[in-house]
Amino acid sequence: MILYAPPKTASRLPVIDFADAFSPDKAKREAVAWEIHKISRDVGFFYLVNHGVRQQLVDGQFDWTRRFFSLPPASKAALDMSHSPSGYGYERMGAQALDVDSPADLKEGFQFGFDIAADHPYVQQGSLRYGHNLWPQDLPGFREHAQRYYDALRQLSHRLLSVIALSLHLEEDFFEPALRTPIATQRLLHYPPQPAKTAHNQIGAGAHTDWGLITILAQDDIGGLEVCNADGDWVRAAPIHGSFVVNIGDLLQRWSNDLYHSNPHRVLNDKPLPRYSLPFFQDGDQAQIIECLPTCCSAERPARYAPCSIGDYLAAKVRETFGAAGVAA
Ligand SMILES: O=C(O)CCC(=O)C(=O)O
Ligand SMILES: [Fe+2]
Repeated sequence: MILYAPPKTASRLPVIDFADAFSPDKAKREAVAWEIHKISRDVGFFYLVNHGVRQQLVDGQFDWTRRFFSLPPASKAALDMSHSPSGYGYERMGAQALDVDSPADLKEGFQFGFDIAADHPYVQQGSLRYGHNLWPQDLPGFREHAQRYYDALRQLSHRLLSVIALSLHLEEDFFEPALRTPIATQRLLHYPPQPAKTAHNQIGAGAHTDWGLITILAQDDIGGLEVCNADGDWVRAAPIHGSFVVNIGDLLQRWSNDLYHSNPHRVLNDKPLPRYSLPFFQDGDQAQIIECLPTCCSAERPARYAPCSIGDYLAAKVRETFGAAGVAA
């Protein structure tokens, strides 16, 4: 359990202008990579602007998200994630405790992933987070929009990881093989206002690190996301219209031999209004082995972790935070 202590107000997260990441000029792409390198070794979180995703698409996804959470409880319950062998679908209020020793999170969610053929071996094996998306039947148009949003975010995650490869002195396409058949999950989250009285240390999302490679988060204008910086101080990630908040996840920290940081964050909605957010998690192919990157280990800095597969790492995290509720037996 990480006890809640209020954030400092003075500091704020850095902003990365991503326009030059799309430049044909490699020197310009390298300049963006260097900024990302510095931040990733420190707080591991940044706002991303000029990222190429149309604002209309993001706004539309928030509209569909509000409509989804306004569905009658029975419609949402019919999509409960326990019905999907992949753990996709509806996450009821209190289903997850992201900070494992704390009370359940005060949020409800909906998650879906990569649209993969039903006869793909990963789906046939019942692998976590492959196939078995559940879609609401009583919201025509929801699925089509969600998939357009997902495609845009997936593309952006590829571009980000190509710049991150550059930032680690790797070929720009280094991560591509790990992204072809990915565990890439879009969550839609709803946080009601924090009640006046809750269980000890119960908030919207308990302090946690993200598990995958990178997370790309759209948040509405309510605020509530708080990030722990390298000094151990909590900093508010106040909403910046038109930006995404991007952060490094555990698997990239591990792959980079702790050079890059996957830092804790949490959510507390202290406004009297509901908060919605849309985190996209790019976690990579379940079969990919995470083993110290060639540019991140040396005689002075030997590999700190035993090799492990992405699939095994994520399955352990799902078990820890959802208990048996996250995946069909
Ligand atoms: O809702 C947010 O702002 C953050 C959510 C989050 O950290 C997560 O789902 O991992
Ligand atoms: Fe998170």
